[in-house]
Amino acid sequence: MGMKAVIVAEPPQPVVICGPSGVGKGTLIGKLMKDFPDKFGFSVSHTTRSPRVKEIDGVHYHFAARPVMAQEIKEGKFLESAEVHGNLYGTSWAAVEAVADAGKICILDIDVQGAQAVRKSALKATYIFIKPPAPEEMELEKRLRGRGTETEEQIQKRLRGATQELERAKDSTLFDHILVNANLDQAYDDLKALLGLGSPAASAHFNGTAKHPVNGSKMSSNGFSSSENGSSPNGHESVSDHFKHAVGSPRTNGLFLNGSHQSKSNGVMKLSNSMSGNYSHTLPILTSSDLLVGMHSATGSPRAKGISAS
Ligand SMILES: Nc1ncnc2c1ncn2[C@@H]1O[C@H](COP(=O)(O)OP(=O)(O)OP(=O)(O)O)[C@@H](O)[C@H]1O
Ligand SMILES: Nc1nc2c(ncn2[C@@H]2O[C@H](COP(=O)(O)O)[C@@H](O)[C@H]2O)c(=O)[nH]1
Repeated sequence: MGMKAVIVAEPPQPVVICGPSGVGKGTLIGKLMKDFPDKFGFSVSHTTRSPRVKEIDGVHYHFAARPVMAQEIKEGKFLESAEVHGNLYGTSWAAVEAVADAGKICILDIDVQGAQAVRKSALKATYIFIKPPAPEEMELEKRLRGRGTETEEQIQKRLRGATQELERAKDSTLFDHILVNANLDQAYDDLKALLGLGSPAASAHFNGTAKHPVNGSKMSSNGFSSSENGSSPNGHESVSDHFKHAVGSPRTNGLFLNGSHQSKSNGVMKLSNSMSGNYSHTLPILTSSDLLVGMHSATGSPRAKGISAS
């Protein structure tokens, strides 16, 4: 009898959520985490900025001293890192692996520089840019002031950064989807639709059986213009396309890298003889350091517990 590899259901790949400061990324992600705690896991970033009043170390961020984080970046513990609004921010390999190991879809809330770096990395992901409604800068300013977490100087810095981010996001090769957060409930519904949650049409979309993104939502694929008028885009690559199975050489436990996915059991990957049910091949598991030159497998970070809606 011939050998047959066991088909293992693969978790959908990570979702990178970007957008200018104050657009509502954290609010939308918080809602997603609250409503779907078993489905999504938040990638807890590191940052050198000070914690806000309700922020908890290890839950919202890993708050780090700059010299320590800079050293860890040099050591290759980060998938990406960037200077944002005067502070260091970064996604550790450990943060993403923790979510993948828990069998959840990893959500990354990172800036455009981070998204560009992840695009260039071995991690395969889906990229969503959240945009404010027009007039964009005025709306962001209103929201940032309303949030009340930044000083006047910091608000001005973030608004300058926002203008740059909105410009950079026009690079249509970077984002798979653009979503306008005008009305929060509508934007949340749109986000859920993009992620294949909710209506049967959306599920079909998620499963790759629908040809186009869900109708009626204010989102677009790979472009700004169609997101402005709220029309539904047609014919573009959708999240479901990105969530299709990946094959190829494995990198690390449960993580999708470009052209790879791996599941691990006791340190060996198993192929099964379909007739006997016995495992007849065992392959050693390769880690990030095995396959990514200059990258080291990061350890020791606490597991993401999701974030609470703020
Ligand atoms: N659709 C909306 N309409 C009005 N206010 C909103 C909307 N969405 C979010 N907000 C509010 O805007 C403020 C900023 O939201 P949030 O903190 O989620 O932004 P963010 O994109 O995560 O910002 P940052 O990148 O600075 O962390 C919050 O006070 C939030 O309640
Ligand atoms: N490149 C990265 N950007 C990150 C990361 N974590 C958060 N961010 C972005 O920073 C700004 C500011 O965030 P705030 O919490 O201080 O308001 C925002 O755009 C985030 O998306 C990261 O790990 N890498």
